[in-house]
Amino acid sequence: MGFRVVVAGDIAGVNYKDAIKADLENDPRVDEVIDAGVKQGEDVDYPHVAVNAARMIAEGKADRGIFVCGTGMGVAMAANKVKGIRASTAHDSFSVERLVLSNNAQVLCLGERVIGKELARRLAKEFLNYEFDETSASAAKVDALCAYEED
Ligand SMILES: O=C(CO)[C@H](O)COP(=O)(O)O
Repeated sequence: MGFRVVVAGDIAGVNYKDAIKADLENDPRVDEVIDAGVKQGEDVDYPHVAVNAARMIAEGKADRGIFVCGTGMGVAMAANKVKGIRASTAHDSFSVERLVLSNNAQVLCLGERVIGKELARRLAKEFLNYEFDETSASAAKVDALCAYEED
C-alpha cells in the first residue's frame, strides 16, 4: 500500500505546496494526496494550517505530511503541538534521511523563502524514500522522546 500524504502551506508557502502536490499526484508510491490548504490567494496563518493538517496524521487519515511556510520553522513548531506528531524543517538530503531514520518524523517542513523550488521538490520526493526501522538503535530514542509528551 502506498503513502497517503497531506500537504499544507500558508500564503508564503502555497506555491511550493502546490508544486509538491502536483509531483505527489504523479508519484506511483503515493495512493492519496490530501490538500489541507491554503488555496492560492487565501490567507490563513501558518499555525492553523499546520495544526489542522497534522491532526489528519494523528487521526490516521494520512501517513505523512509536507508542510511549507516562509521558513519551514513555523509550520514545524505548530505541527509539533499535535500529540504524536514529529515534524521538522530539513533543507538538505542528509537531514531528510535522518528525519525519518533517526526521528521517525511523519512531517517534513520546508521554507519557500529559504530554498529553491527544485531543491524543495527533490527533498519532498526523497522524504518518501525512507521508512523508519522499529528494530533500529534509533527506536529507543524515539520512544524516549515520545515519553516526554504530556496529555
Ligand atoms: O515563515 C513563516 C513562519 O515561520 C510564515 O510563513 C511567515 O511568518 P511571518 O514572518 O510571521 O509573517
